Amino acid sequence: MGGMRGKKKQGMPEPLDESLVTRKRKDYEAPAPKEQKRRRTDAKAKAKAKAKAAPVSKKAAIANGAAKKSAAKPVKAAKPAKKSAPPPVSDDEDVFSDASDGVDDPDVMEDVLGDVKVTGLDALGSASEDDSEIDDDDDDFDSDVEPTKNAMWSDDEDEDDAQEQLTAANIEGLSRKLDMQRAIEEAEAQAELEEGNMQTNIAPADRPKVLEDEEDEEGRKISNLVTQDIQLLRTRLNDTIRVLDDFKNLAEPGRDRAEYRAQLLKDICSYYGYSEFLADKLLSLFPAREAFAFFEANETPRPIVIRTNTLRTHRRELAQSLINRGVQLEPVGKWSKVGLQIFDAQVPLGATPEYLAGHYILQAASSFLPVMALAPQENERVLDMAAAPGGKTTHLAALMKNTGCIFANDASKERSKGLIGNIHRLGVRNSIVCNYSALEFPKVMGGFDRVLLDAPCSGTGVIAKDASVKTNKTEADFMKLPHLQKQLILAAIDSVDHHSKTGGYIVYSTCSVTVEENEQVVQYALNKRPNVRLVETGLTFGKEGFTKIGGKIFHPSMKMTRRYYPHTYNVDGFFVSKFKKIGPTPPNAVGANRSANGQPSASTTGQDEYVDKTPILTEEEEEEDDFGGFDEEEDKAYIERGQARDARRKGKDPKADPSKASKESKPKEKKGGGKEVAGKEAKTESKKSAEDVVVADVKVSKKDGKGKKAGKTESAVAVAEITPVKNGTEKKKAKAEAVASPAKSPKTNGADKKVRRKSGDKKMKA
Ligand SMILES: C[S@@+](CC[C@H](N)C(=O)[O-])C[C@H]1O[C@@H](n2cnc3c(N)ncnc32)[C@H](O)[C@@H]1O
Repeated sequence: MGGMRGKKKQGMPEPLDESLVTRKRKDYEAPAPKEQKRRRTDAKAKAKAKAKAAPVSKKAAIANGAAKKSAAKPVKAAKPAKKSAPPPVSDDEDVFSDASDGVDDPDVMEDVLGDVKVTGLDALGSASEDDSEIDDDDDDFDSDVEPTKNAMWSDDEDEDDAQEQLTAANIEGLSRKLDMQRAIEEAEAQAELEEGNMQTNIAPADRPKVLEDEEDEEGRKISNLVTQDIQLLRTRLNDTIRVLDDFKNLAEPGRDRAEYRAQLLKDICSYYGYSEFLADKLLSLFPAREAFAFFEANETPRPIVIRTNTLRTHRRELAQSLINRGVQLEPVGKWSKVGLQIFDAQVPLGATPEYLAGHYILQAASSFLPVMALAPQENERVLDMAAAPGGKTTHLAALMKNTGCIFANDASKERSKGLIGNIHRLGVRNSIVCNYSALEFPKVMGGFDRVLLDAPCSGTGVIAKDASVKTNKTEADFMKLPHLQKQLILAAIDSVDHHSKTGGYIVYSTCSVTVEENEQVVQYALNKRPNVRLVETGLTFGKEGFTKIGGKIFHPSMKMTRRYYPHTYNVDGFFVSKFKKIGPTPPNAVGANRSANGQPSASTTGQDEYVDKTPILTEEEEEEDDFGGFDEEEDKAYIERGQARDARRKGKDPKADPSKASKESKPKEKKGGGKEVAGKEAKTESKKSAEDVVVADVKVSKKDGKGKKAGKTESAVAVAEITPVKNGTEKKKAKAEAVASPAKSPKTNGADKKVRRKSGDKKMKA
């Protein structure tokens, strides 16, 4: 792959700085037309000459993003002493031979190579770390600090060991990198100093003239000159931003802000190639200068990052193996214990023995974040609603140490193949892949401890990967997508068990930065589901979600959501929010795709409702489970019969326990007064047995089933929970009858839900 890209460290909360917006576009430089411009260009040129004198290419400088702040900081050069040791030849293959499931997915390979076309739907994501991975100490997280070797490996690794493990090859690479960075930083700092000096003394005559006097067809007095001279365009962009920054002093008399903004919008569209619609939407998110930085950052690729698969290896070992193959890398930042940022590689990262053996996955750094926020615990039941190609599913599995059970769902059969491939390659054993529209949850299954909804989105956070987003997203997309996202988020909430002892959380994330797909969706969920509230994501960096923007006001707790931008953290644009479910979903709440009375809900008729009309539950209703509820009474009888049979199998007399014996022989009174179970008792013992075991299993796994042993029988258990139900038509019928007669059956809601849950297993794939 070669080519050092994205050398700037990821995830660091770096303040917006001038260098980001004055940075020159890489492939051109022409004299600016004005006196002042010439002076500025001169200053830059000088700096550039300096930088050239150092062993640095301009391209590298741009890729690096050159944090000027760190220029003043001492850069710790690599130890020259270790330089000469030849890199060990790759004889590691043996190490991996036992682990290789060898499933290699072409989609994933594409992603790996970093130049992949990633659609808005595909933020190859994943990877998270457990709670402990989240570094509580904000101060520690400083991307401006040049990483020293001491800081290279985080807490889970022995730092001394790690230093020793660093091969000379990597040290050389890092050393070169540090030299280059220092040169770039010095040059840019100097340029900036000169430019700053120049700008402090602006005479009225220096007010940039960026607007025309004639009106365009829309009555705006902006320049319609579609210049072919890209440098001219850039100069005007810079000037317009300067004016907007200091409007009082720099605006031409009689001009208003809106005119300058319109000019800026037009120039952004011409310069970066966006549709006016999208550019306007994105421009509205930031002050002008920051918007410029955002658009600029979308022109350079983000660093290549891999996530160590801790189910197969440790990060230090993986790093060593890759270093031995000539890969230059570094930990992605203190915020992650599993990420490695790749600076240079002589081998295709999607085809190394380590890759094939599932020791890592190529994954954008920001894709770690939703999983870290969800923080799944061992032995939990987790739903990944939109899982393909599985970056986040496999990360979830790693955090759960292959225990518990993950239902990895995706609506796309085609993309699910990649998901299955990754699950195999990375050695995930606690996951079941399903192929539903997530809107069908929780009908398919509910009662999860945690749900991740990494929603399909417009991909405005990953424009650097997929430039087609600049022009192919229309107004209709920004109506359809949020509509789908709103339905999905309700389904996610309704699929969670608010009684979960360890969880009860939902994470909603997108790789988009628009308000429509993020805060508005979250607000919709808050409005429609009074039984959830936003909680802290636990992520140590990220900008707060908007509580107010463009005339829209959101709940103050929206501050707890997190936004990530390419220009602030050098990661893909992302949004992460975390909810805690605190009570059952009201029985008559508008569902994800239906209203309480079964009619299409307002949301499916295209009419968004922001007002929550759902009543608060009474205490009695609170006792009802929201979904996936269990009929305690009925299940108790099944369990007891199962236990009695079990006792008989072991040669014990169940009647020795009179309570069990009597209950077993007694037909169960159905809540609605019927005797469905009694009728069923006429069926064969074997059939009953299968059903009973299933019900008992479900019961146990929901209430007590968190203690299953790591990585042993989780998948099998999960399948057993759902598969035999296919045969339980009688039972379903009985329950359906109970549902159909609500008057007779005060707890029909739970029964209904249970039936719905059980009926939805047909698409499950182990
Ligand atoms: C952003 S991608 C998910 C990336 C994935 N979480 C990962 O980390 O690898 C969104 C996914 O949503 C899926 N999708 C779209 N509509 C869906 C729906 N109604 N139900 C379930 N999945 C859906 C798409 O097929 C796509 O794979």
